[in-house]
Amino acid sequence: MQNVILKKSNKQISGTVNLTGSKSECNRALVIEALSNGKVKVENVSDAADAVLLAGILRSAVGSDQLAAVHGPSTIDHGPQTVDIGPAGTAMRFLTAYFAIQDNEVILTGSQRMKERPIGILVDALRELGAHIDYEEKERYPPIKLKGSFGQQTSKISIKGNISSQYITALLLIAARLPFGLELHIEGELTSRPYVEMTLAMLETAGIQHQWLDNVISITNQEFTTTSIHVEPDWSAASYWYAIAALADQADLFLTGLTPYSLQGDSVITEIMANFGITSQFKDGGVQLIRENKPFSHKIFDLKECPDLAQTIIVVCAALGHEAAFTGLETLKIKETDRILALQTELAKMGVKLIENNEVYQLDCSGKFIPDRMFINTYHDHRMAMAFAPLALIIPQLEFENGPVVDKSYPAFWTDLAKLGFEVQEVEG
Ligand SMILES: O=C(O)C1=C[C@@H](OP(=O)(O)O)[C@@H](O)[C@H](O)C1
Ligand SMILES: C=C(OP(=O)(O)O)C(=O)O
Repeated sequence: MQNVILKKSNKQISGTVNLTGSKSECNRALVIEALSNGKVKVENVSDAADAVLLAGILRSAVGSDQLAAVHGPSTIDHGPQTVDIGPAGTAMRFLTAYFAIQDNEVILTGSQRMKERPIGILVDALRELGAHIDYEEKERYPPIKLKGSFGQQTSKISIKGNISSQYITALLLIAARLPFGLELHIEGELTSRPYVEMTLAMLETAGIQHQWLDNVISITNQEFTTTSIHVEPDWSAASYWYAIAALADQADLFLTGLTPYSLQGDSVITEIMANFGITSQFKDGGVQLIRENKPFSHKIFDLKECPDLAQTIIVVCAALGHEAAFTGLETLKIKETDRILALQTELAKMGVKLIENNEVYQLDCSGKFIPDRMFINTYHDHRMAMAFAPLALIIPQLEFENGPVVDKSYPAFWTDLAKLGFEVQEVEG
């Protein structure tokens, strides 16, 4: 395994970054493409390993030569059909719904961590709709066997909204393909709401209409229209450049392809980072980040709608000694790792605490110190590596466990850092 040593000899950053396509948008576009019988095409397929893997699996499943030409290699083993989705949580959830309505039998499995990420809520919903699904190992967790022969039993189902919006998106993506459509009642609070809005907006681009009244989303059985879906650059990936700008003394960064009209909820990073003195100027072809010396102005961040930004923002606050509080972090415990525990463990290496009290997480920087070197464990979580990388602007030497972990969503992360003046060295781990 390769580790990465990261250094930055000064605190200035300037240059242009071309970010890859959004993992979230691309995953949705690929499922829509696969369900559309060749009518919908995806443009600007993301380089994110999770999206490349999903593209390969769907290409094999659909068996379309056209898709084969566009996307990466197949990962389906054509004996007993076992599909290994590795660490890709969104893809796991989307494929569960996708395969639930196909005729063939498929075993869907993933990495060790994937086997600890719950799927029971989605399986319950799909079973109620008429799917035949078994658990292969532990009840309510992958791997699962999808046995085909879907026969719709009902169109009205209820689903808990506060565990993962990915279950809801998975159901919405297949809704128009269900003979009687779908009337989805969301119980309780809806977490990660912008991701559901993104799903509905992308379905609309593909010709699928919906109705969303109070907590009920309805989609009738409908045909996709012939169209293409263009995947925007990834705003979650952009957040690491905002963090770098926030920790620099001088920053002049241009991120290409981003617009203020994104489907991605993580574009809220522009507003959040305004609290740290980073101004976003949208121009033709991208966004310019400018560092202004303004006092820090925010004390509580609610991140329920943008959970993937949590690590970025918490690490920036810790680095700057801002004792902010954070809410809406409940879902972080079931992501690539328990991100709360991972943050607490790694921030402790610079004397910073993240303390929970009644679902409010408070940073305590009273014991903060700047070590000469810091080793960052990454827990198979791309965002642990990328969120801690900006610390190279204040800590002389960082070493990251498992550099390629970033491939999951942003494979060019280390090379982009090198292009913009960071010293990046691969070493044996
Ligand atoms: O639908 C999506 O593309 C995603 C939804 C979010 O998950 P939750 O809904 O589980 O919070 C987010 O964390 C994940 O990275 C991508
Ligand atoms: C949570 C994430 O991904 P997934 O759930 O798709 O594994 C993420 O990218 O931060």
